[in-house]
Amino acid sequence: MLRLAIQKSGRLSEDSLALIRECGINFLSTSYKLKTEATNFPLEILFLRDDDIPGYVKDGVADLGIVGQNVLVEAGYPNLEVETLGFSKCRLSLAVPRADAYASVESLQGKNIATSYPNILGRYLAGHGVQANLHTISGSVEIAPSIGLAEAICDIVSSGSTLLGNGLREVETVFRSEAVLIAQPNLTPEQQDLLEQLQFRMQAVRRAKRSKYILLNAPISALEEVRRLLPGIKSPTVTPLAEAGWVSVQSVVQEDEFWHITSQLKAVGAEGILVLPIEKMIA
Ligand SMILES: Nc1ncnc2c1ncn2[C@@H]1O[C@H](COP(=O)(O)OP(=O)(O)OP(=O)(O)O)[C@@H](O)[C@H]1O
Ligand SMILES: O=P(O)(O)OC[C@H]1O[C@H](OP(=O)(O)OP(=O)(O)O)[C@H](O)[C@@H]1O
Ligand SMILES: [Mg+2]
Repeated sequence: MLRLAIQKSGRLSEDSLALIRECGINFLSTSYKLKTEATNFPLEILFLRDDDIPGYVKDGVADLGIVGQNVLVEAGYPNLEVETLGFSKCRLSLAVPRADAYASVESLQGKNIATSYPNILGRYLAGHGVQANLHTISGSVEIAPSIGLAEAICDIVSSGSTLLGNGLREVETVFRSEAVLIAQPNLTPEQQDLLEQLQFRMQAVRRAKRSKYILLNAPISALEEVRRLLPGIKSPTVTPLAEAGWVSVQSVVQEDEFWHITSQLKAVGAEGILVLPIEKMIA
């Protein structure tokens, strides 16, 4: 049996639950029950505050956890990370009031900075030879300059709208973060085996999300060009069409290259291009 700790409610919750379900693991979840057991995989799920997850996993109270790298590194346990998960991407940034002059990180020397991440920020500033007074607060950090608590802040930024709404300007990126799977260091061999099964499924889900299945028709004369554009996993499937001189080609394409490749496919004579989502992808 493995115990997995995930965030009870917040920015990580929905994607963590979705990932577990996409791995084919079924469980009942209700907002008032803080522990549940999967029905078709030896997994127990604990619903916790995200700040508590690294410590629980380090102590082996939970075997696995899903948490942001920002919280993991701040807690001092970066070595627990076993897999990046590709969601809850954000950055920890320094920001100052929009009207204030800012030349470089050195201009923060001796200033008051409010943050929930004193360890990550302290290391960053020390790396730049800057000494500042860090005020640790646990939330609503962006309010600090406007109430006279600090001249600058360091907090999570994603779209930047919270900074904008509070009259602040992002000046330095201190740390980049995404959700990660973490594991306690003393898993039994049986638990290690279950973790590997889980990672295998998570990787298949992630790979599938980045890829699309593509089908198209092309004149045989364009086949070499189409093969070059769509190499697929091993090579594309090519089947003849009823109409002489034409083939149907099926392959896999990376989502971020899709539009670029499609325009080249059209240029070499491809027609009737269909693109389908892939649910799982095993290499
Ligand atoms: N705006 C955002 N965009 C993307 N990811 C974010 C954003 N804000 C936070 N995150 C990520 O999600 C994690 C959880 O954020 P959330 O705001 O839910 O935390 P919290 O308020 O501390 O929750 P808890 O109540 O569990 O302590 C953060 O540590 C960070 O990794
Ligand atoms: O750059 P943005 O897209 O505006 O996102 C950044 C904000 O998101 C997070 O807060 P959240 O909304 O999760 O609220 P919280 O303070 O309750 O954690 C974070 O603490 C920032 O305040
Ligand atoms: Mg928290």
